[in-house]
Amino acid sequence: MILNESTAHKTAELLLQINAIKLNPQEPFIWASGLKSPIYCDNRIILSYPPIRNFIVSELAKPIETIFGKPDVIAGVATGAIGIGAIIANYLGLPFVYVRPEPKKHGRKNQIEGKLDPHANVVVIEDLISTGKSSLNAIKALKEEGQAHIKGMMAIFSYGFDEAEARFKEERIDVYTLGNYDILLEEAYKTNYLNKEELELLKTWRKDPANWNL
Ligand SMILES: O=P(O)(O)OC[C@H]1O[C@H](OP(=O)(O)OP(=O)(O)O)[C@H](O)[C@@H]1O
Ligand SMILES: O=C(O)c1cc(=O)[nH]c(=O)[nH]1
Repeated sequence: MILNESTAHKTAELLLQINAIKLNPQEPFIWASGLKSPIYCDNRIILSYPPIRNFIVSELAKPIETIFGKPDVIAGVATGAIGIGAIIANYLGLPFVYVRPEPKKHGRKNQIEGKLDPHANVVVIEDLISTGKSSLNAIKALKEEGQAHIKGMMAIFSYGFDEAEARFKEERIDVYTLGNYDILLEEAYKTNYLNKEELELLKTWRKDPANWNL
């Protein structure tokens, strides 16, 4: 669920402004899930633009306490949400940990990096949700290895796939995002980043990404 409509439009406008939205229907991007996609939203680029980074950080950080209550710890999903998550934790004056996709193979072999006391109340930060598997993998580690209570999750952007929403619902994780796919397309078309043909292609892809371009 988006936090609010006008922030979602502003987020889309900013992502387009910094060229975080990449299109390549001819040579589709391979996503973390293995899905092939004509579009890629690279939220990591936000870190390179201080004013935009500040906007994203404050819009994600400000509602956390109202929505979830005051967390003990902010957790970022590695690697995409380490940077932004740490800045959000700093904004809120809270401790920060990050969660690797799997335990490190050497050293201390941690999956969760940083200090996480058992039974801590944690809000998870994710940069982007496609299938939701990366976020839920991190949440599983926080709950099982970290014995954390997950208060909820905030993300910059979600494609809003039904399968992701169903997964979060099943795990009873409340998720809020700044932006979403429909508003991004609206903004991209309005600002001529997309022409009519590209807009239609992206809408078609979104209906059945697994079978697109086979
Ligand atoms: O919802 P999902 O289908 O799991 O996809 C979203 C994930 O994909 C990206 O991470 P990626 O694995 O590409 O690695 P990175 O964060 O290290 O860049 C992104 O940062 C999310 O964590
Ligand atoms: O699913 C992914 O891997 C993914 C999609 C996307 O648009 N951006 C991103 O960083 N990851």
